[in-house]
Amino acid sequence: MKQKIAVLGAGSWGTALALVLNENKHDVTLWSHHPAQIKEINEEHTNTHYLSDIKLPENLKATENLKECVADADAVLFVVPTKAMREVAHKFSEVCENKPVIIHASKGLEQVSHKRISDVLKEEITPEHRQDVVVLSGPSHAEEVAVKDVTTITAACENHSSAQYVQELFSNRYFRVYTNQDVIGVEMGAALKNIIALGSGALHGLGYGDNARAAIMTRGLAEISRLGVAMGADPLTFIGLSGVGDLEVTCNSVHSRNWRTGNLLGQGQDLDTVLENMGMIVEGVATTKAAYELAEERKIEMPITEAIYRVLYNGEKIASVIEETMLRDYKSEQEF
Ligand SMILES: NC(=O)c1ccc[n+]([C@@H]2O[C@H](COP(=O)([O-])OP(=O)(O)OC[C@H]3O[C@@H](n4cnc5c(N)ncnc54)[C@H](O)[C@@H]3O)[C@@H](O)[C@H]2O)c1
Ligand SMILES: O=P(O)(O)OC[C@H](O)CO
Repeated sequence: MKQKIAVLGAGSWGTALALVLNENKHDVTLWSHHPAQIKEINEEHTNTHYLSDIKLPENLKATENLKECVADADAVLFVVPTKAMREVAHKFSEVCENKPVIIHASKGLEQVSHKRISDVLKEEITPEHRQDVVVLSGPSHAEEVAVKDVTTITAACENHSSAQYVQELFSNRYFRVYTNQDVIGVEMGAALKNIIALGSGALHGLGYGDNARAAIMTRGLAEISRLGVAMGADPLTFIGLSGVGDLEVTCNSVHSRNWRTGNLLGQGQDLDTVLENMGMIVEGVATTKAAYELAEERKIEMPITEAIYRVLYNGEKIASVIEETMLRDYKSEQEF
């Protein structure tokens, strides 16, 4: 059934997901806080900075008016960077006059509080302004979804019927959505894989080969699972789409902003310059800090996250951090 859907965030991923929803014949409106971008979407039918070479359908509209965008919406999709999530959710709760299903497709942990995004949304949007919160996450580069490459992804919610609602909204011949009830595992896998992608890119930038990439991905997955399980996740989630699937797509692709950032750091560029030139969100940088602090707090061993934290936040040299990580106390692979 045709649904009215507001997409809050008109960056790469918001626009690509709006295209999927538009393809599925839903009534979709993008919300952005950039007037020039709104004009470009509405008049030129492009969003060049975020999705170059993509022609948008003429019926895909953008607006700066949040109240108008969410009025009568059946579902509202939040897809702004994690650092903007609380602010946008708060703005939404001030103008919302109905009770839509809330979906989010962002990947990160809130700074300082270390909260998952669905918890931030639940705190800011009281139950009289929403139905369930559903997480949409998995191996999915916006650039590939926008050209209708085959993609699989997960809709996670404790309430299976809300996950099924989101599955039906998005699924089509090139975009296949699975359901999952492990919200913690899906959100933790999504947030933490960006840290490992930074590391995978850095190894590539330094000239390391396939063995090193396999090492960081495999041992990265071990520490993602360790922290995830300590937070209450089902360990099996990490061998699914939001675990190994998203790790693979982010650690091996030039589309990944996290991988590209790591690669340039490995080549010797400084972080501020890399982030400025990227012009899009690189979630792994902030997530590294949140995950490092969370692991310290909970006494979870995360040597790769710690190594990347020391490079990003203490200015240590990548090569010496790698050597130290390799030479730390030997252990069994079966230790969890
Ligand atoms: N790009 C992808 O392929 C992809 C895929 C899956 C998930 N994600 C996740 O989706 C989230 C968004 O990523 P993206 O790629 O669309 O980022 P992006 O940098 O391409 O776009 C972010 C958008 O959010 C807007 N924004 C930023 N702060 C805002 C604020 N305070 N209020 C309103 N709008 C604000 C920006 O103007 C921009 O339009 C991230 O958490 C990312 O990890 C991205
Ligand atoms: O470009 P990245 O590194 O933010 O990764 C995009 C998606 O999360 C891949 O699934």
